[in-house]
Amino acid sequence: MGEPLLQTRAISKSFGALKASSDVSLDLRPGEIHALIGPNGAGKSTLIKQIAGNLRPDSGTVHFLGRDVTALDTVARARLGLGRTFQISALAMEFTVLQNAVLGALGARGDVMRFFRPVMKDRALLERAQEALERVGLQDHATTRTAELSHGQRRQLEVAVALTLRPRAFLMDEPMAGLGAGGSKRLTGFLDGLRAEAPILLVEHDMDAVFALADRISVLVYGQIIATGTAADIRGNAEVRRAYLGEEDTA
Ligand SMILES: Nc1ncnc2c1ncn2[C@@H]1O[C@H](COP(=O)(O)OP(=O)(O)OP(=O)(O)O)[C@@H](O)[C@H]1O
Repeated sequence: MGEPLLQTRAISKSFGALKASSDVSLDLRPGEIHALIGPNGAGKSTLIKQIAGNLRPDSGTVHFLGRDVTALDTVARARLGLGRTFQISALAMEFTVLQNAVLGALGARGDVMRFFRPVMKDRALLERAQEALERVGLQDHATTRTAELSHGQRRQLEVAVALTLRPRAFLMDEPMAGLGAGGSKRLTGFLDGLRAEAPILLVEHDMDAVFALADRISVLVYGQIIATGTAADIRGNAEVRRAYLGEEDTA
């Protein structure tokens, strides 16, 4: 695999006495799905926020496409090509599916202050939005109000919104959450293909999906990465089993 597209170098972040990230260094390489797993409260979301630009590390740096982006905000990082889906939905529920996708595409182009109505007639934006909807299989729901979508379809729409950026790398925070078996299988298939286009840093509690998809897995416990390796490495790692996988494995 080539040079990393995305890297954190010794990131630390404390909330009062709690060290939520402790010297975290990880990277995301072209073509890979790198899963970040760990118990509740281990600091996964805190780490993703620092990579996306919502939260500033106390120390350490974030590099994207060879550039130090630590001082850049979320919008600037997104424009450079850092795509993201959220743990909590960021969709506008009263808007149609197509309108949400267009809003995403608009954010990518940077002129979010334009009036919405003319925007819906902007051919380039519409094409970009429709293309993203087709890729996730929502093209037949373009005129559906987002509130009427099933949970799984909303997850698909979130991925479509991220795709409108034509990202160079993805951050995904629990994309499988709340999906039934069918939905997570479909999304797993989609992410499997997506990695060739843009690598994915994936925070996910669904271990079946993680072990099926991830080229590499990093295990975060109390804000520290205790192991990084292939699925086989992680399954066989005694410290990981003790700290995290133990109960599931002995069941
Ligand atoms: N803004 C904040 N202020 C204070 N403490 C915080 C803040 N954000 C997170 N924390 C604490 O930092 C720790 C790490 O939280 P974080 O949400 O990153 O964990 P997580 O691994 O994503 O958990 P989960 O799997 O439950 O989503 C937790 O103890 C949490 O309570």
